[in-house]
Amino acid sequence: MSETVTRSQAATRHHLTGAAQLVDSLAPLLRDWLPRQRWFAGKGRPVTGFAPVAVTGLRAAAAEPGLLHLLVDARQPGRDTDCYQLLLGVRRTVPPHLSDALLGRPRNGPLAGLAVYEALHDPLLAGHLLDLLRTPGTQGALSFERPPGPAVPDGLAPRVLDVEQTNSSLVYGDTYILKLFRRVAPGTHPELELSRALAGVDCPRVPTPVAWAGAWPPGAAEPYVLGLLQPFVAGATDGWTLALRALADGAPFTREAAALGRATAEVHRALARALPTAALARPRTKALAAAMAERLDATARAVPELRPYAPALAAAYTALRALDDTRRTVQRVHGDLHLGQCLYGADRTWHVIDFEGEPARPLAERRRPHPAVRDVAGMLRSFDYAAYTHRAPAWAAACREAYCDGYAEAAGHDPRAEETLLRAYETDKAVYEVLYEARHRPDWLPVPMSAVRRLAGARP
Ligand SMILES: Nc1ncnc2c1ncn2[C@@H]1O[C@H](COP(=O)(O)OP(=O)(O)O)[C@@H](O)[C@H]1O
Ligand SMILES: O=P(O)(O)O[C@H]1O[C@H](CO)[C@@H](O[C@H]2O[C@H](CO)[C@@H](O)[C@H](O)[C@H]2O)[C@H](O)[C@H]1O
Repeated sequence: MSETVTRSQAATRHHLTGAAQLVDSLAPLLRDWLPRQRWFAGKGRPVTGFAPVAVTGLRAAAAEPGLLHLLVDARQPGRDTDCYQLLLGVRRTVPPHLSDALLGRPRNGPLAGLAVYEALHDPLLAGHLLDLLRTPGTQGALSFERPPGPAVPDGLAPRVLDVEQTNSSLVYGDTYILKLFRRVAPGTHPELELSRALAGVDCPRVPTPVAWAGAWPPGAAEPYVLGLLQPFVAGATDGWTLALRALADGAPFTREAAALGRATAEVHRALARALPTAALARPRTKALAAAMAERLDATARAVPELRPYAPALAAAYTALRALDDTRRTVQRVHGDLHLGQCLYGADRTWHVIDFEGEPARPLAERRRPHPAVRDVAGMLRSFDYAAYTHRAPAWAAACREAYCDGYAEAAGHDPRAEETLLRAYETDKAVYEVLYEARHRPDWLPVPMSAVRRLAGARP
């Protein structure tokens, strides 16, 4: 037994030494390329070092192209280390259609002189990834899993989804979509957890995963979820695009908003069937209010524009702290519901996607139960966002009412009746958005700031 342990420890050490050399040789390329990616979470600070978490050759370099899977820690001053998932192609020469995907050629190490590029843009390697997902198995620290069900066909043409996203997605033949998480951490991932749980209670609003990938690197206390494959909603347009189109045409959006309210309520009912719920008693409201107040303080420290409004915003959390109503419940929720997460399909119904929660928060925090009204607040904020672009507050107000009407019809209770909760969650969401925009899209900061002024009772 002890010999086995010693041998496996030696093998792990050997593997990590090789992995460290490889990552060291890639570091100059990554230092330049990583911060330019949309999904890079540590914008504005330099990357000072990389360390391997797991390195897996998914296809030998000699196979031309080779496919390398990396989980790599990126160190940045003043920020906890983030682990990123990278898929790198390796070729002697890069064909013209992949030239934009090139990271560069390492000067030394095992890949010295070879071209290293973002593998997702290479149809051959994207096809290889689908093959791995189609057949359950393991490779190094990585595992590929499938629930029982019909086989996923092979040979589906891949394309990288060209949208602003937190992660990266590949569409296969307009039949499936593979979402690869970029910033990863060990632990249960809410998106896989919730979409699988919903599959068990028959909720056609949410696509059911047909395969997923994970990793259990040596030394990790828990496995990492790396990505999931799910059916592609055919002919879909997202709610954000539809809302902006309606605004540009001077058209109302209340019918769509009401249908979205009904869809949200259906998803909430299904989540409450699938996973435990609990009473919203005093200790919980106090804890929720305390967490919101803490987020407000942290955001006010990071974003000076928010500071003058912080005391008035905090009043919403004081009211929440005093709430004690055991008739109300907490349950698992979407956690980052907005118009962009709702797809209106060719089947003329709304589908809800992206159950990963607010990507900046730790996994455990994203999995906490909340009153369902939290998602309602997220969507109400989204109507405000859309209307801001067209200076159309009346349009937003009409959508917000229609959405709540639709929700009330399908849920059997009106979210507007939960005034204290709704106000606290809308405030918390606006505060989250202030930080999100300040970090990712500073030009958009005025959008949540206008809500902050309204919620703080100041003149707009
Ligand atoms: N099941 C699906 N069917 C069709 N399109 C999808 C599906 N899932 C995601 N998409 C598209 O991919 C985009 C990004 O997906 P999302 O899960 O929101 O990723 P991220 O969390 O990285 O923002 C969506 O805005 C949508 O356009
Ligand atoms: O990338 P995700 O979709 O997981 O969510 C993050 O990015 C969103 C922006 O892309 C951000 O949403 C905010 O902007 C939207 C308009 O672009 C608006 O509809 C939302 O209401 C607003 O919150 C989201 O907060 C963030 O987590």
